[in-house]
Amino acid sequence: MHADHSGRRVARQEGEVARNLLAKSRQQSAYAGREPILEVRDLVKHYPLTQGIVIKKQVGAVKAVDGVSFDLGAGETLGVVGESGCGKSTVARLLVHLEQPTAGSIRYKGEDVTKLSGRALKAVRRNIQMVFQDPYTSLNPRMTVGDIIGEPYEIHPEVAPKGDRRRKVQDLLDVVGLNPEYINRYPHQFSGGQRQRIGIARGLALNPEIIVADEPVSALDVSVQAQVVNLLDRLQAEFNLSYVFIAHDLSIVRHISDRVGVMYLGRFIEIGTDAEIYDHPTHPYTQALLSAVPVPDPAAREYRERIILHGDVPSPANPPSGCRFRTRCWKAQERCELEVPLLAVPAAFRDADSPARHDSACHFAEEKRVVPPEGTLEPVQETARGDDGRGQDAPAAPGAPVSGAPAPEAPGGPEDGPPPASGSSRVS
Ligand SMILES: Nc1ncnc2c1ncn2[C@@H]1O[C@H](COP(=O)(O)OP(=O)(O)OP(=O)(O)O)[C@@H](O)[C@H]1O
Repeated sequence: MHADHSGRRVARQEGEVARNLLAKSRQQSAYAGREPILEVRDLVKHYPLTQGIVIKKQVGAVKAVDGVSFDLGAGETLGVVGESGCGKSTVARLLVHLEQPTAGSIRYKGEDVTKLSGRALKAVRRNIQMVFQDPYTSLNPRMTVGDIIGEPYEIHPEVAPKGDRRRKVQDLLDVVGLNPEYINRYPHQFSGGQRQRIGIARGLALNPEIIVADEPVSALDVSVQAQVVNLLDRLQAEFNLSYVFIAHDLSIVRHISDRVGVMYLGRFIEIGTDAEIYDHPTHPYTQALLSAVPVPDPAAREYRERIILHGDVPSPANPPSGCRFRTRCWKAQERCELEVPLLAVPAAFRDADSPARHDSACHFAEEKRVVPPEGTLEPVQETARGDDGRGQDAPAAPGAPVSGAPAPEAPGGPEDGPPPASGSSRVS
């Protein structure tokens, strides 16, 4: 009887938490002022681990993504951060349907993409495009820029009839800040930043509504990172794009994102607006990540508390029971081993009117500010610009400060705008 009661109580609490979670995610989408364009629920991707050469036997699974849920509003940017191997790229590949999930749903404008096939799937895939990390390997060196950018039209000829394609590709080159006359050049004739612009132009070719950008600036020099980030910012405003922006660099993610999700071992462990996550983190893992952000200004260092995490990230083939972070967490108690913490507003903050009131999967969530407040640091200036002012990613000017933060393009360049906050930090 007693067990029955407590079981019902737990079920009621879980129902309440789930409602809370839904209300919160709606509120977060409302933050972007729009209905969600993408609703991801309980997304799972397990890669089987097999033994044997002739007869393969499954002996386990790499739980690359293990229950990821989020909404993406129209015109909104969701940043995704986390250590190497936590499942960010797998989420990206699932979103653009390069891989089929083991379980879960991805609803695009209400329709579950994972259940679609044939023409219906093709139509949806057109609207969710990807920009890849490495502009050196993601562009075919034997194809001209015109062929690379125009390739998607072979699969979707309805977007650009054959006679119209050259003009469309030239328009796209212009939109991303490259000279339309470069249409017959090959990728090796461009710098890294310019190649990433080509990758972005290809991503835009089919007029998508959502761009999944997997580490789009990680392979670039810091001196050109901000130019590409500012280009993405401008394109978002121009075409009302929604972004899922995956990056190691916490300061770049903050600059571009409306909301930020922090991943650990295949799950989101904290999600909220950029101010909630950076200025009011409540999960110990987020606090540890943020505490590693370098603070160049000695005066601002007093705001920062270094949290050193001990031990390695456990294997995703055999994640810890309960809270996956508990093996490296200084707050871990028995409860953390026994009970999986839900990603929801922690009980301590449910009634609070505070930015700490956001989703955090920790039994002992506590607000802790670990980085200096935005604006206390001087943005690093850099004056590099190209020879023709059309997105030519020039090397940094001699003596220009390039350490730490990505630098903005010189005024008057194609992507003027504020630089990402200084204090670049890689999380892996
Ligand atoms: N095709 C695959 N088969 C087996 N395991 C895989 C496969 N792809 C990814 N994994 C594993 O899934 C886990 C998550 O990988 P993923 O590339 O998504 O992480 P990530 O956070 O993007 O890391 P990084 O930042 O280094 O790219 C890793 O342990 C990885 O080894």
